Amino acid sequence: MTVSDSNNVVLGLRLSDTLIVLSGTMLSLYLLYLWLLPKPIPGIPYNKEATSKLFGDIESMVKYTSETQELYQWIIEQNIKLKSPIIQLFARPFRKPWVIVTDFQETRDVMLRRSKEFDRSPFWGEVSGSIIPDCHVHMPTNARFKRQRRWLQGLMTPAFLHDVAASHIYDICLDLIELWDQKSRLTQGRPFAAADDVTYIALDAIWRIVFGAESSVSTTKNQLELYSSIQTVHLPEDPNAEVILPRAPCPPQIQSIITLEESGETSLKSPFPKIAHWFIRQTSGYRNAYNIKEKAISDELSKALRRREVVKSEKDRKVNSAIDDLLYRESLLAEKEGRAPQPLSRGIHDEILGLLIAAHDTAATAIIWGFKFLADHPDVQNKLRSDVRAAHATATNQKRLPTCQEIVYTTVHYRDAVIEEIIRCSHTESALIRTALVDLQLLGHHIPKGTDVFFMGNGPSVSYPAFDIEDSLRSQTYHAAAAKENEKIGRWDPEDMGLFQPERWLVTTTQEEDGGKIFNSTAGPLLTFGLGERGCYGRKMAYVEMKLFITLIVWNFELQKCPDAMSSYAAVDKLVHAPQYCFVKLRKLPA
Ligand code: HEM
Repeated sequence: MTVSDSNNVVLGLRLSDTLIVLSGTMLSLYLLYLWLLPKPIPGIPYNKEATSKLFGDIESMVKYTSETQELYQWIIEQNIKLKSPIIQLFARPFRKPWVIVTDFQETRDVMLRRSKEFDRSPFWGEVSGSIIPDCHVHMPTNARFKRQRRWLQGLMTPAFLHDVAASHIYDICLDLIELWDQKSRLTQGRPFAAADDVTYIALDAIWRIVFGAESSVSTTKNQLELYSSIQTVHLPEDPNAEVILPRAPCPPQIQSIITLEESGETSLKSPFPKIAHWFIRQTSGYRNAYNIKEKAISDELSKALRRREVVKSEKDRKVNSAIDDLLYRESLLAEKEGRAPQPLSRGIHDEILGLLIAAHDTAATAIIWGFKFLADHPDVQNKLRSDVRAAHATATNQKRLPTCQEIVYTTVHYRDAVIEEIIRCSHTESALIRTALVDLQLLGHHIPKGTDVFFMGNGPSVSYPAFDIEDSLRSQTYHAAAAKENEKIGRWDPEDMGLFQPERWLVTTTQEEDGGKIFNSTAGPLLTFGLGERGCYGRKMAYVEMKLFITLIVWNFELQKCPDAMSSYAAVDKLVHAPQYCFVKLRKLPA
């Protein structure tokens, strides 16, 4: 063999080696690609085209959410498109699919009876957990969760709700009335944007409930000062055009809470929520808000501790705020556990912030939706006003507002029905997300351990006609309960379930004093607060707040229909499902 022959052999070997390495690499990359492609759970419907894309359904999801700002509507539209109450979506790259369930009966069964198989999903923890890492809302239902919940134990008692929380909310609501009096004067009955007013008012309210009246920081008071110094504003020629009013600066503590909440919106819509939130946390705006919030809560804890020190015994103590009650509960817990109280722990700090966040955006959003529904349904608004005025006859005759206690302790069935219908139609919270703790069966399908299941409160069976589901596909717990349950939840009429119609919550009674109709909370499906042990902890407070706001606003103002361009029901999904358009056009009513 000559030198050139042997060179050729070497070259040949090198070439074939390179080819082998190349084809090996290509094959490995192809196998990796196949391995990374979305893997459907057998038997559960899905969008077929999504399984041939590395990013699954993400492209379609991102396109929809960037066009509309709505995520949850896209989700339930997939169930409707695939014609199934249970589907799967590939919305997180290289991870298990999300399973989506749109059926009230199944959701109720899981939330109330299958807590050994399902628990709080890490989903919200990934979206916004770094804002309140030590708050119970993200925790699985374990001993730590139960222990932290004890700190909040007193806040949903009738004593706290009716005597403490209600009176704070009432006072803050009077601020809103004053603010809207001023705005009506300046706008001369033309429409103006109202979302910020309600958002800040709700934050003022929960701030005062949590920290007490003497720690109140009010955005609304700043607004009032500003407007009382202004005689006129520019009114557009078109009487239907929005009047733009100036805004007073927001106190930094309040703004810090809003900035922290808003950071969750970006990560919610990102396929990589943890990474997205990490980037937000590096911004100076976020860091600044975080530091202001840290100082504000620490200062309030120190004040509350000083208040505790001056009182000699627990029986002399008067609870005027959530923070006082929380510290009292911590002292009880410490005594039970044989340790010194730790009032400045990260857990207590995060529970306080958790309360501010959980209570504020949700209640504000439901109230804003409520004002929209009432403006667009004058018949409902008129009946509500006349029932409320009749129920508070003494206040009506004396030409004064009903007092806080009068509102809280008077049952007005139609008002309860209106509030429940606002909550149902608002979809303020649309998804109850649980993780499968074990391999399990759901609606006849195998769900692997670790799968996130979204139980939707805005879709079929709540707002759209329910899918037909064979009883045999339902769980043993469902059948066992169905056999015993004497209190059944009704079903909505598919013909009108998409409409805002408070009458659906009323049933006929023989009691004449109730006008022949009483409120029935089991008239039909509602999932906006969730259900069961991990359902909304603040539901009772939310009702108190809605009752006070709705009563006082319809007592004082007629909410008139806004021009069509301002009345759209388009929404934006952030930590809540909020309206994109929120304007009011007011007519002041005589007392
Ligand atoms: C209209 C107003 C409100 C709505 C629609 C609402 C809705 C919800 C929903 C859907 C959940 C999750 C339920 C689940 O996953 O099953 C939740 C949880 C929670 N809510 Fe509300 N909420 C409202 C007002 C409030 C208020 C006023 C407070 C506090 C005072 C509050 C405190 C909480 C807490 C602490 C949790 C976490 C419960 C847990 O993890 O076990 N919420 N809320």
